Amino acid sequence: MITLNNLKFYFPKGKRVFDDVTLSFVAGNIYGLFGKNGEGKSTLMRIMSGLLFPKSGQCRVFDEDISKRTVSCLQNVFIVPEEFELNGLKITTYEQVNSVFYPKFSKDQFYELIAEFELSKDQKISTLSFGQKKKVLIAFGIATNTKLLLMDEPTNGLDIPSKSQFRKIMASVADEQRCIVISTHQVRDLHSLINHVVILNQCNIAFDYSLSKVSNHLWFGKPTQGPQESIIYAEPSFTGKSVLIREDREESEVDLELLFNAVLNNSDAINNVLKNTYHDHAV
Ligand SMILES: Nc1ncnc2c1ncn2[C@@H]1O[C@H](COP(=O)(O)OP(=O)(O)OP(=O)(O)O)[C@@H](O)[C@H]1O
Repeated sequence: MITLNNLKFYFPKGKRVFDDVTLSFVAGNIYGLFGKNGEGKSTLMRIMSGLLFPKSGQCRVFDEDISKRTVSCLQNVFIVPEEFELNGLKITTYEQVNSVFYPKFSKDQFYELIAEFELSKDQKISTLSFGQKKKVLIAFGIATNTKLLLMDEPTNGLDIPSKSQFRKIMASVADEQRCIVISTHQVRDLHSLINHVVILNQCNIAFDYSLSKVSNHLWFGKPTQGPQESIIYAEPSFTGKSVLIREDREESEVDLELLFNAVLNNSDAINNVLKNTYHDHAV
């Protein structure tokens, strides 16, 4: 488990990024981390991977304070950053040089993923496109088999077929021992992959619920019947797409984009519905 306790963070001379954030991430889940530009998604991931230190509060990763940067803690964390520089090494050399830091690294898994991404292990990384370099990092990150895998905008730069390939691969590597946190603006890229949503807004956590809880208690679509008061948020467009309290309606697919807009528009309304639910429908 990863716990952030009363975390405060700001950059020198910068505005506050986190104001007393308390949050936990549990192994066995794939989290979608959402927020508008500049809300702190990358900063949070960098704190969780020990690259930035909180001004106060703590981030504990599997019971160790990550800011102490102990070997035992760091070898269990890998971050695929949004921006990166990879050297001019061949893919094989990159793997040999970097895999030694991760005791559970699987060479076979790495090269299977490299082949699946249609890359050749003898290619020099400097000759690859941005999207191909990203694939090398994604493959490496998965193959580290760290207990915590953080991915900051991993689908940025991937072409359309590679995005669905990414979803398929991530779904196949998720397991009970591993906690995966993925940030993106392209919420559709995480469709049917994540099972928990965290939304950052105004230096704090605006939303933190499992998708099963969301679909048990909220309904997404165009309402045709039922009392208007069950509408929590309606898209201000001709589509009529809305978020409603589910009540007796059939379960609907969670529309992540609509959920995100609804939370930014009125997080209290949504949180009040979810917070006050004790009994979940059978799933
Ligand atoms: N090195 C830095 N020095 C000062 N301020 C910074 C630095 N890096 C980020 N910031 C500021 O911290 C805040 C959070 O930035 P961060 O990159 O974490 O946001 P983000 O949610 O990942 O944004 P985006 O969606 O645009 O990638 C922003 O206001 C940003 O301007």
